[in-house]
Amino acid sequence: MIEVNELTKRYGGKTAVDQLSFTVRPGQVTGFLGPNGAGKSTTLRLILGLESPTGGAATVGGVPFHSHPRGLRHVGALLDAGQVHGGRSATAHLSALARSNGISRRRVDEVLHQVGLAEAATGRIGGFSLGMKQRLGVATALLGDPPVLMFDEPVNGMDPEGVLWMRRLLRRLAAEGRTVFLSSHLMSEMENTADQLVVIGRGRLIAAESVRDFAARSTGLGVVVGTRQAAELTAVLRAAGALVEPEGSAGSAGAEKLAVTGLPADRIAALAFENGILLNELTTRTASLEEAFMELTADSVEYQAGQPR
Ligand SMILES: Nc1ncnc2c1ncn2[C@@H]1O[C@H](COP(=O)(O)OP(=O)(O)OP(=O)(O)O)[C@@H](O)[C@H]1O
Repeated sequence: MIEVNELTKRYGGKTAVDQLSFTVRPGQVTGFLGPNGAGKSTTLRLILGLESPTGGAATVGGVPFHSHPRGLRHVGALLDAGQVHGGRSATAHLSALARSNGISRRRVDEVLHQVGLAEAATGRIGGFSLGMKQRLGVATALLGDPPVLMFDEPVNGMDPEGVLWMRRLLRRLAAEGRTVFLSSHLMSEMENTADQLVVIGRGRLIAAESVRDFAARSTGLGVVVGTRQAAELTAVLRAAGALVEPEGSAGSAGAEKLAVTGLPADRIAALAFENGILLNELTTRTASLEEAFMELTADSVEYQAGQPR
C-alpha cells in the first residue's frame, strides 16, 4: 500500500505537487494520470525518497521508503529506462544490483527470462532499443520480488506486442496481490489495464476513483438512433423531454442518425414502436475514458495548442 498525505513540492516559485493525498491499494492496478507537467514524476520521486517534500509525507507499507533497509525488496520502480549504464550487459547490471540488495544471483536469470531478455542478456545495454531498455527497467523493478511496484510511462517506445505484454504483466502482478502504480499521460493506456485511477492536474488531485466511476463523469453519454423517419422521431423524443441532435454521418439505406440524450435506449425503442417509427439502429454510447479525462483536465493542461486559424 502507498499512502500520500498532503504532499507538496515547490521548486522556487513553481509548485509541482500541491497538497496531494491519495492511497494506492494492493491487488489492483492503479493508474496515475495527468497531462504533461502535472507532477506525476515528481510525486513518484517523492514516494521513493529521491527528493524531499516541501510539505506532507508519503509512505510505502506504512513507513517512509528510505527507512526500508533493502529497498528493492520492498518497492520496485521503473522511472527512467534510459538512465542505465550503456557499457554493461543486462546480466552485469542486474547482478550488481542483486549483490548490493542481498538478492540471490539466480533471481537475475529469472527476471531476464520473465521480461523476454534472456537472449540479449550478455549484449551491451548501449545497443538496446528503447523497448528493450524498458524491459530491462521492468526486470530491475521485479528483481527483489517486491510487494509494491511503480512504473513511470512504462510502454514508452514499445511496439504493440510489447504494450500488450506489459499490460498482461501488470495485470498478473496485481492478481498476485501486489500494489501496482502506473503513471501515464495517455488515458488509452489505462483503459484495459487499470482498475483504479488517480488523476492530477497542475499538481493537484482531480479524481481518485474506479475506472468505471471516472468514465461515468463524462457528459458524452447518450444513445445513437438511426431511422428514415428522423423528423417524426425527433418530434416524439423532444416531446418526451430528450435532447436530440443530428449525428454526423448518415446511416445505411438512407437512414439518418440522431444523437439522443436524456432518455434510455429502451424508452426510445418503446416511443418509436408506439408511434409506428421503424428504427434501424439503436446504440447506447458509453463515455470513453479519454473523453472524461480531457474534460476533467482541460483547465490544467500546461501547454495548449492554439486554435487553427
Ligand atoms: N527539478 C526541477 N526543478 C524545477 N522544476 C521542476 C523540476 N522537476 C519538475 N519540475 C516542474 O514541475 C512540474 C511537474 O513536473 P513532472 O515532471 O513531475 O510532471 P509529469 O506529470 O511527470 O509530466 P510528464 O508527463 O511530462 O512527464 C513541471 O512544471 C516541471 O517543469
